[in-house]
Amino acid sequence: MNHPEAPELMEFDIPPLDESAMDRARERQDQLTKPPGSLGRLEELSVRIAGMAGDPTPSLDSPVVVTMAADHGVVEEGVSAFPQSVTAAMVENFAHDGAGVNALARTAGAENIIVDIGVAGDYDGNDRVIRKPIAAGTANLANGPAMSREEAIEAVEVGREVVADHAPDADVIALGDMGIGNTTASAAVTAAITGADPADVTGRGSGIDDEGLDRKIAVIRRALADREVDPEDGVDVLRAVGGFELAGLAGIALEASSRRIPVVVDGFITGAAALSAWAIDERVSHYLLPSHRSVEDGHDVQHDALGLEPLFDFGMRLGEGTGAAVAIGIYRGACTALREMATFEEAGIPT
Ligand SMILES: Cc1cc2ncn([C@H]3O[C@H](COP(=O)(O)O)[C@@H](O)[C@H]3O)c2cc1C
Ligand SMILES: O=C(O)c1cccnc1
Repeated sequence: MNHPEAPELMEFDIPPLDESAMDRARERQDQLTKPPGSLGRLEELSVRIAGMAGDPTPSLDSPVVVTMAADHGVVEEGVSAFPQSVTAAMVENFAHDGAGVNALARTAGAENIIVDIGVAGDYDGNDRVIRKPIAAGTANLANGPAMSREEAIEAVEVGREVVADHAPDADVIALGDMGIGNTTASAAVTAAITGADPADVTGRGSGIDDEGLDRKIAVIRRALADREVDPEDGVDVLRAVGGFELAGLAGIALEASSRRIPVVVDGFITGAAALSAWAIDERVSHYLLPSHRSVEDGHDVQHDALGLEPLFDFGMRLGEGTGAAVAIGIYRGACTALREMATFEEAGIPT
């Protein structure tokens, strides 16, 4: 669908993977002091990162986890197990390094950037929080579009700015989210883009009961039936049923890809952001790396659409960037082995 009158997003210039860096990384893997292929998937992952970075021996020394927070008008419908005020309270917790993502980003040696892109409640936040709110939460997507097309574009642009201004030297960026109600928006986005039935991609989020789950599915069905949504226009999907943090995270993925920075997707919510980015510019998929397999229904559907295979299945369902932070250690290990292991020749080991 065309939007001749509608504002347009600036284009992203996303390069293809560097095939020559990948060939050289593959050749080196076969010379390292191990039976060829014996590091299994770590080898293939290191080669892929070489192609993203355009460097046959990439390092992941400057990882960044970006946790974007925003509120969702749809919480009025009783679709979350927790009240909206938890979003602002968790932003305060992030600012004091007390949340799951803070601990796991620290463990990964990653900087953890916190962005308020539309939190409704008050918090103190100190200097840790980058404040770029589009509005005090989205509109209730049960009753109409979550946001205007202008707001969706503005939110994607915030993601672009966060990379340009706060993480230009990152060599890997992990996506993280916070926003009570955002599994409802994420399920709606996933159903809209993949064409899946809402019942197949909607889960319990932070722990809603059976009745709440039925309500959640009904809200998503109604929203998608009421609204004309163009599944091939990621901005339109975000406008209709998205969230500010989903749009901002899509912008981060697109901008990072333009800079050859690998992007680690976290759980179901950042999965919806990655799908939105893909529906804006499918070339982003070259730069996406999976982390865990979320408990949330619909994560598999996202992974299948994006051609990703999760690294681990730990029963995680938190979000914030926690799974992606854990995955950074695995990706760094893959790159360090490629770069720092001795070759057979160097070690004088006969083959
Ligand atoms: C204390 C707390 C911390 C969280 N950190 C992430 N989430 C996760 O749960 C929320 C989505 O679930 P729903 O759609 O059911 O509201 C998001 O904020 C997500 O990041 C949290 C949720 C809670 C309650
Ligand atoms: O997979 C996730 O990201 C997730 C699942 C449930 C609640 N919050 C986040």
